[in-house]
Amino acid sequence: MTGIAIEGLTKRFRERTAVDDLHLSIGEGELFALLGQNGAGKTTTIRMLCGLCAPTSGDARLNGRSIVRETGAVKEMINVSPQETAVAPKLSVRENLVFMAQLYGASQAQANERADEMLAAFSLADRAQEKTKALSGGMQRRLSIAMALISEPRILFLDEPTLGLDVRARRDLWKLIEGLKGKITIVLTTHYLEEAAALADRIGIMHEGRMRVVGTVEEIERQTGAATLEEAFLQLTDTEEVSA
Ligand SMILES: Nc1ncnc2c1ncn2[C@@H]1O[C@H](COP(=O)(O)OP(=O)(O)OP(=O)(O)O)[C@@H](O)[C@H]1O
Repeated sequence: MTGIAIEGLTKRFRERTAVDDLHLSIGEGELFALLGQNGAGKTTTIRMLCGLCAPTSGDARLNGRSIVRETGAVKEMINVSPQETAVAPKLSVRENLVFMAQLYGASQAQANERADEMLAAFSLADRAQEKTKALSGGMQRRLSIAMALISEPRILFLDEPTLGLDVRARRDLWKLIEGLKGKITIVLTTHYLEEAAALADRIGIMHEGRMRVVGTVEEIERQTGAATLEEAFLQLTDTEEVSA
C-alpha cells in the first residue's frame, strides 16, 4: 500500500520555485531518503507534506488523506523531528516526553507510561531527570526523535537527524532509525550520502526543486552510469550540467 502519494506538488515563493511539479510514491513502511544540496527544496517538500505550508499547486495523499483538503487528519497521523532540535531546554528529558504525549491527547497516566517506554527504548532512562540543555547533541537528537514517536505516528519525517553529530552518536542514531524500519513510513533528509545508503530503502535526489532521480543506490548508479552514489549525486546536482 502507498504511504505517501505525491502528485504535481509545487511551491513558489514569489518568482522562486522551491518545489517544482514533484511526483513520487513512497510505500507504507518504506524508509525514503531525500537528498539534495542546500536550497534544493527538501525542507519545503517536508513542510508541505506535514501541512505546515500550503502547496501553490498539486497535492499529496498520506495514507489516502489529502494534505490540501484533509490537513487535520494528516497532522494526526504524522510527526516530525525537525532540523532544529525541538526540545524545551529548561524542561527535564522526562518532562519533555510527558508534555509532548499530553499535547497529543494522552492522559497524565498514559503520558507517564509512554514517557517511560520511550526513555527505555531510547536509552535515556538514566538521564530522565536532567534538564535537556545538559544533554549532548546526540542525546538531544535522540530525545527529539523519541518525542516525535510518542504520538505513535504512522509517518515520521526526520529532517537531518544526525546533523553535527560525532561518528559514534551518528552510528547510535542509525541503529535506532534502523529499528523503526518497516514499522512506520519514514522520510529522512540528509546531506550525508553514506547515511542515505546505509538506512534508506530508496533514495531521491532533488535539484533546484525537481526530483532528478529515484531508486535504490544500485538503480541510481545504473541510471546515471556513475560508479558511486556520490558521483551520481555530483552529476545530478551540477547546475551547469543540469541546465545544459
Ligand atoms: N519562506 C520562504 N520564503 C522564500 N523563499 C523560501 C522560503 N522557504 C524556502 N525558500 C527558498 O526555497 C528554496 C528551497 O529551500 P529549502 O529550505 O526547501 O531547501 P533544502 O533543500 O531544505 O535546503 P537545506 O539543505 O539548506 O535545508 C531555497 O531557494 C529557499 O531560499
